[in-house]
Amino acid sequence: MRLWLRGPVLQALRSCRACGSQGQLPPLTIPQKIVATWEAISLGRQPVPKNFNFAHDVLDLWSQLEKAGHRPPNPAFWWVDGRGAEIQWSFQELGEQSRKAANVLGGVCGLQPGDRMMLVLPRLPEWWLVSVACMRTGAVMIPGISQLTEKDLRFRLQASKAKSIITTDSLAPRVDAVSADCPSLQTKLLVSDGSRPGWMNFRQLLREAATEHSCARTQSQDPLAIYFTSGTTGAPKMVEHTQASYGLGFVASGRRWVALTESDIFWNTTDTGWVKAAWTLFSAWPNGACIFVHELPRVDAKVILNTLSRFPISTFCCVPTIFRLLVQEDLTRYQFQSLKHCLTGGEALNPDVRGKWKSQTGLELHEGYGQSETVVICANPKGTTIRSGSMGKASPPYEVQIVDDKGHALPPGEEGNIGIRVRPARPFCFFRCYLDNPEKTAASERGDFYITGDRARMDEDGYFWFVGRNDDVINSSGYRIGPVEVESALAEHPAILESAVVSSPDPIRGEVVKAFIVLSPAYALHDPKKLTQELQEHVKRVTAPYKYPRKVAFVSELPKTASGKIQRSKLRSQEWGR
Ligand SMILES: Nc1ncnc2c1ncn2[C@@H]1O[C@H](COP(=O)(O)OP(=O)(O)OP(=O)(O)O)[C@@H](O)[C@H]1O
Repeated sequence: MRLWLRGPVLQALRSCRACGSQGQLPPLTIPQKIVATWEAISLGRQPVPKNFNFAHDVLDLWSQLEKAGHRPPNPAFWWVDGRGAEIQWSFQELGEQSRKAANVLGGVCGLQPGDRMMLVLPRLPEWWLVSVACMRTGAVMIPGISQLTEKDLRFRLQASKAKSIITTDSLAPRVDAVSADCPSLQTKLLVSDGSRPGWMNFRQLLREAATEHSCARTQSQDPLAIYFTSGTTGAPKMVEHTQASYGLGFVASGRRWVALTESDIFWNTTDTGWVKAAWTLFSAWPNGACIFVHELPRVDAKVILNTLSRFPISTFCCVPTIFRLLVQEDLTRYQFQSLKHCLTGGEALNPDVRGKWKSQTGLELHEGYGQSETVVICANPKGTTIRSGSMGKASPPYEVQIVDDKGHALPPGEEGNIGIRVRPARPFCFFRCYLDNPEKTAASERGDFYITGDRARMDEDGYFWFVGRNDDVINSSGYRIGPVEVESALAEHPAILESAVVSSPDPIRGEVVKAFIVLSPAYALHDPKKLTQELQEHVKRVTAPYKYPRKVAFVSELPKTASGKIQRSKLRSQEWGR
């Protein structure tokens, strides 16, 4: 076998020659040795190499390992549309296809290293191809969600100065409507079986593209991706990640929290425009695991459960909102033969949902916490003790503390800001900055800590307990109330399908707790007045009485982001008439 190895991986293999001969433990396989090296870098135990390119240093290496028979025969990528169409790529096929895609980006699109490309696609295989193609050309990818409006697109294209965009028929008219206002935008690629004036057909170009491509020799600090925050508190900010921050930053959590190896098949239902799609890519592929994707145009509990039964998915992740839907189903009717590890994150997991999932499937739900600016901040890795309601412990190499508004660490048990130590050394697996916004970048730090904008408590044993986003915490008659505690208390009542708790104006108390509630079908016809009282009494019983919702509204649905997170800010604005 001829492996093209360089830098730390080569060194690791040399130094590991002795590992096998030391006795007690079975010798590591070649892939295990390589992944162990990336993991050590990811944990901050080894320096980040000067040059790093995920496509070249990770994917092409797996291609060679696969070719040499060092990987089970499961695919690297497996896509289904739920109507019978399927695509499977090995690492070698992914390599070939993505090199062709890179020739399209570098050829007709003229993208050079550092140029930016907006990538707004539903869950189509092209999203993964073009992501890798961006890495190969050194272009910076800017993923976005398909629900972007003309205004959103104009803002994002102007702010990022993207030179190219790739999207589908449904978004193309909106791009056309704003193109004239976006002078940096030079080329438009359409993923479609049809054509559209002013657009190049990506599928056709891909078919005709050459398979030879020389990968850009990027440095670890070069930009890899830009994510726009959702902009709940002002205009969206551009979060820039580097080749290494994402490319190497998820190896350890991918191994420990997501618990992936080269024989696993990992399905995360996330939207491609959300950071969690990148988290999945950068957790799975370094660990040699397969990324499974269902096109899933709509969230449908039965489709998800059938997919989990039909395909040999070993590892499953979705947001708590979706788990809330899944546990409403009779899970005993399904047999998840290959499923062995389940994860969630993105918003708080109510203990009740975790309990229901576990009792019906026998599988634990491992919650993690992080944001666009970071990799995994806190997690419940596989094999560790879970404390229900806690999002786990700090995920290395981050040092996570609860800090006050000046950045001073607070003792266990006290509520404060979730902070990540960035001084004296800023972890490499961290966003580089808010692009073109040095004030915001500076304002995100207090003392030696980066302030996440979220509030929590840490217990004596280092477990973190989420209270709420800074803006979501309710201040009623001097009591600070985290929405999650109230929502979790409500979730224990059988009437509740889901709820969102926000502050609402009150002439005496200033603000009070208001719960917006979606009822389970069995309670839809109950008398609302009686049910309100029953739910209020229930909350008083299961949590501190001052937290009970003084106002209750029954609604048919809650406002959510494309990724399925509850938008409490929308309900709060509605309450306060802002
Ligand atoms: N396990 C969790 N428990 C509670 N909240 C979580 C969890 N995981 C993530 N979050 C919330 O999601 C936020 C990160 O969200 P992300 O950066 O993905 O995009 P966003 O929701 O659009 O954020 P923004 O509004 O800042 O743009 C965290 O700051 C936190 O508020």
